[in-house]
Amino acid sequence: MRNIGILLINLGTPDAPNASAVRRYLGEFLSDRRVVEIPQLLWQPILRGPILLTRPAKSAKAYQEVWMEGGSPLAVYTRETAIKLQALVGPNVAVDWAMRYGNPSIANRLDAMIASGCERILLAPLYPQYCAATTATALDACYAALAGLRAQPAIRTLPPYYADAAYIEALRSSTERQLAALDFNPDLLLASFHGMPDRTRQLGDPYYEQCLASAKLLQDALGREVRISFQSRFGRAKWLGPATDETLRALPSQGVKSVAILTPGFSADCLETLEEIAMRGRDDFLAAGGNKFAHFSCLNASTEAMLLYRNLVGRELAGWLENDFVQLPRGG
Ligand SMILES: C=CC1=C(C)c2cc3[nH]c(cc4nc(cc5[nH]c(cc1n2)c(C)c5CCC(=O)O)C(CCC(=O)O)=C4C)c(C)c3C=C
Ligand SMILES: [Fe+2]
Ligand SMILES: [Fe+2]
Repeated sequence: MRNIGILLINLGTPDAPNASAVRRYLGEFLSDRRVVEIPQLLWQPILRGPILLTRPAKSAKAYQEVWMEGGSPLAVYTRETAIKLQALVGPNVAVDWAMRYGNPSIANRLDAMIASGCERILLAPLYPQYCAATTATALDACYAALAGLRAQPAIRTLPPYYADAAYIEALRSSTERQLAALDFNPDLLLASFHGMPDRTRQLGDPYYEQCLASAKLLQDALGREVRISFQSRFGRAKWLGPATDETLRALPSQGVKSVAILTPGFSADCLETLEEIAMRGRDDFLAAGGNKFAHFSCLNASTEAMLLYRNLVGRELAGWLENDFVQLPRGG
């Protein structure tokens, strides 16, 4: 029996690229108090009113542009990552995947893992940089699912890996591979991370500093400048800056005529990388006078990514894998 499990967790995505599926998904996502930190009494009327009346149709069109044969890119790549990791860790460890919002749900996959005999589970949110709106809420959902159980499994959680040598090496190798495949050497490498309201940083969220640290380490590993920006602004509050869209529009007038943009905070390509960056970002940059634009794929389930995840889970499972019955020496 396989009594150890690894649950890979990603953000979540609609089940289909249509307005009703997007409305269900956004309703769940944007009702999360870890994501929108406005009192619910004020926020729910805005969400249930203007936002869920207008945004789903617009977003559904964007999802249609990037939808793949196997479904939403985020789900396709997360599933592929789980399948490849299963092959790497071998038959004694069960690997599964779940989404914080939508399907497959965390509660459903944790139930299945426990029912199949897992007594020890590594929860692995696939976010290199810690953010309460992503990492913490994913783990909250796991703990909520476990809260109703009499016999709980032992739990470990994957720490943020923003400065882990294996993560930086995966990014370096993936970036160099994709640079070598271009027919131009970009004037600039721009690392675009998902944005957050600026206020969350003042409240103590370490996300911003961890993004800066990852970009600096990647810059050192590549030996060339990596500039940073933040994308996907939502709502009217001040967000982390500089904004990716404004940066792309400003670069040509600053003499940067060719750019390659990478998205190292996203473990898998998704709407925010494939539509917002690779399509709208390209249009913005070229319309502002840029000549050449490249968007680099996320780590997804690449060879670099699988090396990284094997490394991370190998470390986190230490002591569980080797032997179950270690006798600890008595103190004194
Ligand atoms: C208040 C709003 C949002 C916060 C805060 C936020 C943080 C955050 N999000 C990601 C990763 C992803 N976000 C994605 C989509 C997405 N994000 C928001 C809003 C906030 N995100 C919205 C409304 C959407 C939906 C798309 C749209 O309608 O524009 C995705 C992609 C999902 C997909 O289906 O492909 C990812 C991934 C991070 C890492 C983060 C904080 C650091
Ligand atoms: Fe987001
Ligand atoms: Fe977006």
